[in-house]
Amino acid sequence: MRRKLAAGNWKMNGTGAALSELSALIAVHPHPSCEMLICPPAPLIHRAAALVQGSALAIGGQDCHANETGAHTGDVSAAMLAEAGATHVIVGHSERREDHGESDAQVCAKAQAAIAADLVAIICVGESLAQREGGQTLQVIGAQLAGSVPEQATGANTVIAYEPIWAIGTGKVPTLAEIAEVHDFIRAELTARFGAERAGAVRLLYGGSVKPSNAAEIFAVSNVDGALVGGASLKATDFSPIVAALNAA
Ligand SMILES: O=C[C@H](O)COP(=O)(O)O
Repeated sequence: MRRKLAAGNWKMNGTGAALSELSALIAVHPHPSCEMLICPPAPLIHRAAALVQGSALAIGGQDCHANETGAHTGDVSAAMLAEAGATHVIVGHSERREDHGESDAQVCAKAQAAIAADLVAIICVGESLAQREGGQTLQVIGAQLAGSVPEQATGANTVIAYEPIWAIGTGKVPTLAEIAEVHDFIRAELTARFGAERAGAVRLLYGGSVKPSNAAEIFAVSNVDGALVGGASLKATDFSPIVAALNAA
């Protein structure tokens, strides 16, 4: 049985004052039936992890370098995130793939580094609007999965997040049938590669304009094990009903 995961990605938002949102979240959901995760900007991870210690809320990073150490100005290693208190890290988010030209191979190397540092790698995949309109969605997702998911992936160390790029921060959401089609496809691809038991343990998150108003219907979709939420994770008052919907799913 896969444990559901409500994950929030603050992206480049939030200063120390925003940490009060974590306290509010813990207060509303002291013992959720799903896992709760917030990925704040890197400078806040240590403080955030100290604040949530002993609670049901976990803290993650938004990216890591593939190497353990070295001359990589501005980058952060997976081990550094873990030492700061992170338990998860997002890799291959479309904003990283686009802003930093990250390839599937680089995303795969980052996921391997995360797993080696005992972090759960949340590997993002997703098609652009042009790719969807061109009927290439499953082909694109299949190639991203093949290139970005490392051989050692298991349900314990890897989560896959499906985020259609055109749905991120736009208020546009695929139909439930479209979400189901991609999530079922991802499950099938993982099953073909890793076998049913191993693939069946990997959680699949949907991301892209998840809000309190649409969370429940998305969580009822086949093979949706939770969400990776951007904008609506910044405020506890928005993220909390999403957690509640997942708890109830
Ligand atoms: O990582 C989160 C996603 O990019 C979704 O962002 P959004 O919920 O603001 O659309």
